[in-house]
Amino acid sequence: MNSRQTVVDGIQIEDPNLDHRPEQIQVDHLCKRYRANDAFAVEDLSFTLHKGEILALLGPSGCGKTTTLRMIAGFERVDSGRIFLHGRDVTHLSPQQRKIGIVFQDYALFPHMTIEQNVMFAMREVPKSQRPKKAEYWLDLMGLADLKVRYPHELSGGQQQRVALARTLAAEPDLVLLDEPFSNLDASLRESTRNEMRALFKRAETTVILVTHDQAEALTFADTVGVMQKGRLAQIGTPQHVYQNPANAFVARFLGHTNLLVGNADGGRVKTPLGEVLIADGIATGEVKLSLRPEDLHLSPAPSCDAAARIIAREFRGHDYFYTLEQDGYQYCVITPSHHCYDVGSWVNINVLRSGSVLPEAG
Ligand SMILES: Nc1ncnc2c1ncn2[C@@H]1O[C@H](COP(=O)(O)OP(=O)(O)OP(=O)(O)O)[C@@H](O)[C@H]1O
Repeated sequence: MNSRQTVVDGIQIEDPNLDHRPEQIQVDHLCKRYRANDAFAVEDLSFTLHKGEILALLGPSGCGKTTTLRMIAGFERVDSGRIFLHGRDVTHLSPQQRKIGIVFQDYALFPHMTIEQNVMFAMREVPKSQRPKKAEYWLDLMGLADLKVRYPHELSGGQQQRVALARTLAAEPDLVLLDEPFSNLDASLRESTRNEMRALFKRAETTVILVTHDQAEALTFADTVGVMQKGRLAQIGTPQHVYQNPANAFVARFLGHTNLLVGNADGGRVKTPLGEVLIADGIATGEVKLSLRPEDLHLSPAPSCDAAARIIAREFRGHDYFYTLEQDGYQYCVITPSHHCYDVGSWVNINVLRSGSVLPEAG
């Protein structure tokens, strides 16, 4: 366990209270139901973020991500629970009183204003004479200084995205909320814009909450990932921890392909259909479920079909192969480097490369 991890109800979680940076936002037992008889859109949601930390709220459609963001921004009334910014209770303050910046999916730039005017628009509290200089600072930081006299429709999607961000940061918010900000960009632009934005946020020590349903985006962009399931936070922690030690089967599956093996635990090891597997994080007894990622398994040629797995599908993905295999009625998925090539229909042995993570609950 690293210094930020703790155990609650048997679940290993990252404990933000062990982080000594000042608290920027604290969300405390937040609940929201749109109508009296509806299920909770958000239920008992709590987390703390420190200055400069980037949180990604991740989950499938309808799990409550946008509702959470809108309550934090002040656009949605909170049924119960509290939101603190810098220790100040902002739960019932208007959006204008919160000093929160938001970047929407569609950037929401003013089409009739130049890039510079768009950025200066955010500086209503800055004396007029200082605005051009400040705008230049933010545009320069975003690599947009040469484009300041253009209009939004004269920029690429990625450039518009950066203008939207410059405008948000120019208002010097205490917290930036990003609602699926990369979804309008094509795949390669999305990756580069994401990397640039992360570097900018880190340089400016900006505290950020990103909402996304894209697991790769959450894992690469954020310092902390919160996986939401039916309005609740199923797990929160570093991307590595949540990926490798999912709290339940839902989290394991939502963060990518996984093999869920049921086995019999006896202390530090579990008997599974793939042989004995060591438990990564403690001991267990009785029936348990282990999560093993496809890259945790390795294939080797089998001399015969006895006790071997058969390859039923193979997907070439450039730098690796993604195999689907069947053994004794169970299906498995395995990723191997692309120089490890086996034909569909061939027999192989599946070897477990690393210890597995026991799921604390079924999920
Ligand atoms: N204005 C509304 N009135 C009634 N129900 C709503 C309203 N907005 C959202 N909901 C419901 O609240 C739940 C959570 O919705 P929310 O938009 O927060 O989910 P989400 O995770 O952001 O989904 P998506 O990824 O599709 O945007 C859903 O069941 C949704 O139908």
